[in-house]
Amino acid sequence: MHERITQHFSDSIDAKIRAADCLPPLIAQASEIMVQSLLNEGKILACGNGGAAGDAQHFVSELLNRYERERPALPAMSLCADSLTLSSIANDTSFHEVFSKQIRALGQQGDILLAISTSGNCPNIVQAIQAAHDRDIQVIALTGKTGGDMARLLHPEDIEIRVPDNSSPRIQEVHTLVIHCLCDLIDEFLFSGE
Ligand SMILES: O=C(CO)[C@@H](O)[C@H](O)[C@H](O)[C@H](O)COP(=O)(O)O
Ligand SMILES: [Zn+2]
Repeated sequence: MHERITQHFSDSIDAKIRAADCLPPLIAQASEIMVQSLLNEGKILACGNGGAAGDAQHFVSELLNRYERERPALPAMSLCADSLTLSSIANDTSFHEVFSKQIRALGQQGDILLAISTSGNCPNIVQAIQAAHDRDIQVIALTGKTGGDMARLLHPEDIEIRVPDNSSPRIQEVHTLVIHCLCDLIDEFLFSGE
């Protein structure tokens, strides 16, 4: 048991070390795009399934409330948090549309969609990206593995932050770190003088 646990720790550390070699420029670019959107009255919409839904919600709550420092609230919405809306869209139409329908209702040109998936292959995230593109909403995709369908769908102005790993839990552990980097960079850009 002890050996298994130690292995998880060391795999997680390795995943982060590999990610640190390739992801920093992409994370920096993503944070700049988010800051520009926020400065232009845009908002961040975030979605994912399972653990990625938790990551989406985690990021949104850090923008709405705070990350490490006290500062004004920032506009962000999780598309995975409203069980009534999610269940009614899934029940009446299809689970594939649970995010895209919310984006069509709430998304506005200049907003940003943060779409999170370790496989890149969730049909509801794929449809969310299509809905975002229809609304001129830039996409920041947190993925892993091969990037899947999401990677193929992204436009040149979108950003894919793909964790170089094949294990969903290890990818998620890096996604959490990426989210915290984004929070830190956004706060630094917007509030470092305060
Ligand atoms: O947290 C985990 C696995 O670590 C699971 O809940 C996992 O997020 C779910 O199976 C998701 O449905 C997988 O979706 P995705 O990452 O492939 O988009
Ligand atoms: Zn998980």
